[in-house]
Amino acid sequence: MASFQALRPQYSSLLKQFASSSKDFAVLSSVPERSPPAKTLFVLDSSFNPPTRAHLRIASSALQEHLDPRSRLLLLLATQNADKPSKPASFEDRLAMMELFAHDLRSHLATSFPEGLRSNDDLPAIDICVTKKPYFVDKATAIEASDCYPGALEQIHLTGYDTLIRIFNTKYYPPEHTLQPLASLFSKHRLRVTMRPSDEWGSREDQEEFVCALARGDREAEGGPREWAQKIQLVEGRKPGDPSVSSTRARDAIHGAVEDLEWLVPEKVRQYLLAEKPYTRDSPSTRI
Ligand SMILES: Nc1ncnc2c1ncn2[C@@H]1O[C@H](COP(=O)(O)OP(=O)(O)OP(=O)(O)O)[C@@H](O)[C@H]1O
Ligand SMILES: NC(=O)c1ccc[n+]([C@@H]2O[C@H](COP(=O)(O)O)[C@@H](O)[C@H]2O)c1
Repeated sequence: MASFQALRPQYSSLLKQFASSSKDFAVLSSVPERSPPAKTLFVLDSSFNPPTRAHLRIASSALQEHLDPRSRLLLLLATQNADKPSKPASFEDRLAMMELFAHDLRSHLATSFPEGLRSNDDLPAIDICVTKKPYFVDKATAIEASDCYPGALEQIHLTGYDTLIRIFNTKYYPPEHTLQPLASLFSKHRLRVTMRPSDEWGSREDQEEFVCALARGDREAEGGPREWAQKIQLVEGRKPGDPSVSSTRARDAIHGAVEDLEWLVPEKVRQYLLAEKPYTRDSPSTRI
């Protein structure tokens, strides 16, 4: 692994190449560099601003459920967000933290090897990826259309409940504003959704009801067939009483309670935040 200082210029140059290309999706690096061809693609799309222990839990629980060296995890940074303007840290810092997160995640998975799986070669490989597409349906198409993976592999998109709601919000699909554009996503791919109970997003029961309503056909008038519910797996998030973890909370801790970073972000990401200070640095970053 490159030193912390070397990671930023390395990703800055890769980002510039991507920005000036006509590609909508690219794999910038892989951990490890070489690995066997993939069978299933798990995709964690995020702003990684910064990567947190919630992202670690979302990814590790999915990979542990199907622990298979032919599973591949794509950490996908969207350079355009559907709602939010870009803000610090710079994209190159986030990509550097994504690579460190990949090492943290593989170390975490190695501690939970089942009997018989003993080597790092048995761990899923992780790709550090970028896309210019803000919507999930277009991200999935861009991954399929790239020549980065063999054939059309099934993609399992790992999201939180707040993101599920937004995927099903017709405001994102002009001009008709129906759910029909999602057909290509659900015809080939799946969502694995981590519940995120909160005052804003409702209780666990409210979140389960959202998928039950889809399964009952309540969204068919908007173009969302009931069969899509079978492509959505809802899983438990944090346990009751556990503190809620988010990138916002980690960014706040950097400017105040730095000791909280221990439980908010994985170890190598924490070391990068403390050493490189990506949220206080005042240096130019690559524009996309
Ligand atoms: N604590 C969490 N529980 C469940 N899902 C989460 C959690 N944190 C992040 N996610 C999910 O991970 C994906 C990427 O998250 P994102 O980058 O938006 O993180 P975030 O912590 O919500 O960011 P921010 O605080 O900057 O808004 C989204 O689908 C989001 O729903
Ligand atoms: N309809 C959609 O596909 C849709 C809607 C809102 C956000 N998103 C994406 O979800 C990801 C997470 O978004 P936030 O960083 O706003 O939580 C981003 O890549 C964003 O562009 C997709």
